[in-house]
Amino acid sequence: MDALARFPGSYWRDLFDSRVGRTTWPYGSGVWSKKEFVLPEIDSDHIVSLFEGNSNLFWAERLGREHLGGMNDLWVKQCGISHTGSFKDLGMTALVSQVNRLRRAPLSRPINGVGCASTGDTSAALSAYCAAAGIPAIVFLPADRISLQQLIQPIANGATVLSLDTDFDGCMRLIREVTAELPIYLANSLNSLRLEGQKTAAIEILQQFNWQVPDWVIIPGGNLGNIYAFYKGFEMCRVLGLVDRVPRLVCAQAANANPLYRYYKSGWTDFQSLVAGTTFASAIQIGDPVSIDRAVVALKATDGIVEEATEEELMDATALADLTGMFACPHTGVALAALFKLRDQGIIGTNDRTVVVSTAHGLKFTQSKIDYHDKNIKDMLCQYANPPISVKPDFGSVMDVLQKKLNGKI
Ligand SMILES: Cc1ncc(COP(=O)(O)O)c(C=O)c1O
Ligand SMILES: N[C@@H](CCOP(=O)(O)O)C(=O)O
Repeated sequence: MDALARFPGSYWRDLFDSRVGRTTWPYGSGVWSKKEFVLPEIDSDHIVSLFEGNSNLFWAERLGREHLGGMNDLWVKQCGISHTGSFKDLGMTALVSQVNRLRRAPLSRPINGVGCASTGDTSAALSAYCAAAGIPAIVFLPADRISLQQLIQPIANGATVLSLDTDFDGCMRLIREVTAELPIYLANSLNSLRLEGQKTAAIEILQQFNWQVPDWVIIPGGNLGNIYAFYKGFEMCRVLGLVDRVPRLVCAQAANANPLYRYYKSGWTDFQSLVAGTTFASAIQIGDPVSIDRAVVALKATDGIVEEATEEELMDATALADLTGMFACPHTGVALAALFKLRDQGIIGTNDRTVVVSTAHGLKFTQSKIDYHDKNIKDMLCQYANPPISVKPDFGSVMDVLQKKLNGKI
């Protein structure tokens, strides 16, 4: 930080702005366009990048206006529209690049592979970046708890996939033990290299707002590395003079997997890990988050809030977002449901500039949408379901249905 502080904030803003939209290696990446803030010493030839980042900041105009009491400054940071379909690409380019550097001469460290436990997105990103660099990847997955789309990603990218009959927290414990014994480098967000990459999403938001600071940023939380990464990105820009304040952060959890929410509600006095229950937001089905302490730092420093969302709340929020043109994943639904609650309570105001962080692509979680629109979820009304209409293939039947539809009768 001392070295970076030798230059004024305006120098960094201009430098980062000058790199957007270029293809010059490695600055065409949203992460490496901020190389000096991420891993300043790495040689560009050692970087493993798929030109991640630079994701869309979507103006959720209709969702805000029609469903959130006339909110007019609501934005969704589409971190899931990325190479492997989640924000994990941002951190994985930093981590795998560093491993690549360590394995090569002159350092030539004996690292035989890189490993992680995963609920499906970290494993997909690790496998893709390792495949690009020719580094063996080993992933520990909780059997039958991740989507088919997530499962096929490391398989297709040639990783060693271990499907374990336990939950994510069980996989996490095992990978920590294994990486302590074998020359396998740990790629979970315990490793701060991941957070160095992930923090660039926060810097990117500031840049996309022309270096103006939003009032609120809402982030779905599971293992809790990302909430800290966002804090770090915002705080670094404040300290180095790129902006003059940081936004208030909200961490949103599924009510079925809510150890941080309970801790927050106890006034930060009583943290208890738990066995996470099943949730449609399966990537945050985590009961013993490894970055719990970092999350508390981030929330305290930003006057932050923790909210939770039930299964019905998160699925309804996802469906409403989709009905206004998005294709949100259930984790984004958790963050949106938190926004609905904070609007109802009057905590987030109509004119507050608010960013919801969308963490994965909806196409990775289609089964939950199919179940919702089929109204095939026990004890859930699925009030925004839009099931297909079966029609006989003749002109009369089709006209009949369309007339009823146009007259609002179905
Ligand atoms: C899609 C998605 N959203 C949110 C999260 C939560 O991120 P974190 O574990 O950093 O809290 C994860 C992973 O945990 C994820 O895969
Ligand atoms: N959702 C994550 C869980 C692990 O998180 P990490 O950021 O600590 O690697 C996943 O996709 O595996």
